[in-house]
Amino acid sequence: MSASVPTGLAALGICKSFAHQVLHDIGIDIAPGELVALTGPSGAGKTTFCRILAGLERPDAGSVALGGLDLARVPPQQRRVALMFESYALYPHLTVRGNALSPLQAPSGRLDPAAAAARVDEVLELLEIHHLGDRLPGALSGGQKQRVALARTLVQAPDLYILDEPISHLDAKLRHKLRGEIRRRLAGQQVPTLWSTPDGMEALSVGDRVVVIDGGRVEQVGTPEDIWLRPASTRVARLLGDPPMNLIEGQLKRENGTLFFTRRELRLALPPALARAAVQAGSDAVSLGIRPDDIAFAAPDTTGAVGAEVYSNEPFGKHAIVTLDLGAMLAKAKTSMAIAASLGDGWGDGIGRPVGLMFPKEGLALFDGTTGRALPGT
Ligand SMILES: Nc1ncnc2c1ncn2[C@@H]1O[C@H](COP(=O)(O)OP(=O)(O)OP(=O)(O)O)[C@@H](O)[C@H]1O
Repeated sequence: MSASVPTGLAALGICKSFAHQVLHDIGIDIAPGELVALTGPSGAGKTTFCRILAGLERPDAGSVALGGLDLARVPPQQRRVALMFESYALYPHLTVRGNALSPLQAPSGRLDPAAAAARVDEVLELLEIHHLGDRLPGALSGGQKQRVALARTLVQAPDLYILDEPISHLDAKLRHKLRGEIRRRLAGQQVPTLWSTPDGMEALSVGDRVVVIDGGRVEQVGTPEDIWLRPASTRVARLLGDPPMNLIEGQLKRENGTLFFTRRELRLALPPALARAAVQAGSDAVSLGIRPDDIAFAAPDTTGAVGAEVYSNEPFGKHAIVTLDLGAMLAKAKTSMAIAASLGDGWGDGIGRPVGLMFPKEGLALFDGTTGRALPGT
């Protein structure tokens, strides 16, 4: 276990196979009071990792220690881990209140009835399901059931919280509110928390640190800012942002001392720092990453503008997400890219209209065309 967090969670070298290997050497430390968000696409291995921490699956290799204690021989019910199941696993014969009270009536977490009732009231209020206290799970919506499962987890005072997709079935407004409320509640306790979510932006918004996994391997560990500003691979870049970073495959070419990113007629001179890093990395085949909101519109015939056609336009009030067809330019590549920008007055929906795109000089990212890893120094 890591010497830096002797009292938190330390998972080291976790491997697990079912029909095929789903976790490859996963290591995660979480300090007391720290919230680590685990994110990755569906099937990345998040739930399997959560289940291993809780003792519901046995790893093929690796170790899990909590508060300095190796958990290998500690059965799930003695681990002092509060796990919120992705599948909810509510007791169908108990009411909402009964489900939320259940861990406080179990031998491992028993509280006196008045203290237990007060804690359940507080958590049911927080999750806006207090008025449903007498209902059975069968009479609840999916989002309400999810909040009961969350309540049953948050009432506990464990040594580790594991929240597996705790708010994925709630509407956007409630998700936004509860992200803040749950984070605030957990911050008041000196307990490590793992929050698993397939939503990369949710991970950035709740995590003190974020661990991105894909295909059962750790792609990147860092602060939300690190991960947003410097995604370590195209797999991380694709997971973050709505819409995510545009990725264009192309070649690097040097002409008259300047390094250009090229794809057919598209030629972008790379800023010096990016060019230096690209030369050092020695890759010619690369993917260029451009965040949607770094791209600006211009008249189609503007010098230096890249020609495109508006494919679709989704207005969101202050801004719009515009998908552009760069088919003629990029030929066999993905022929559309989404950029977030306002088309301005007088465009209507703009569909089919030609536009010019000004690509930025700053904020570009370069990834190796074969491995998808960010070029070092970019
Ligand atoms: N008990 C099992 N038997 C066989 N394969 C399994 C088992 N549990 C998980 N898997 C497989 O392991 C892989 C990882 O699954 P896991 O549920 O951990 O992913 P996840 O990242 O949590 O996905 P999601 O976001 O969709 O819940 C998947 O390919 C899944 O089919």
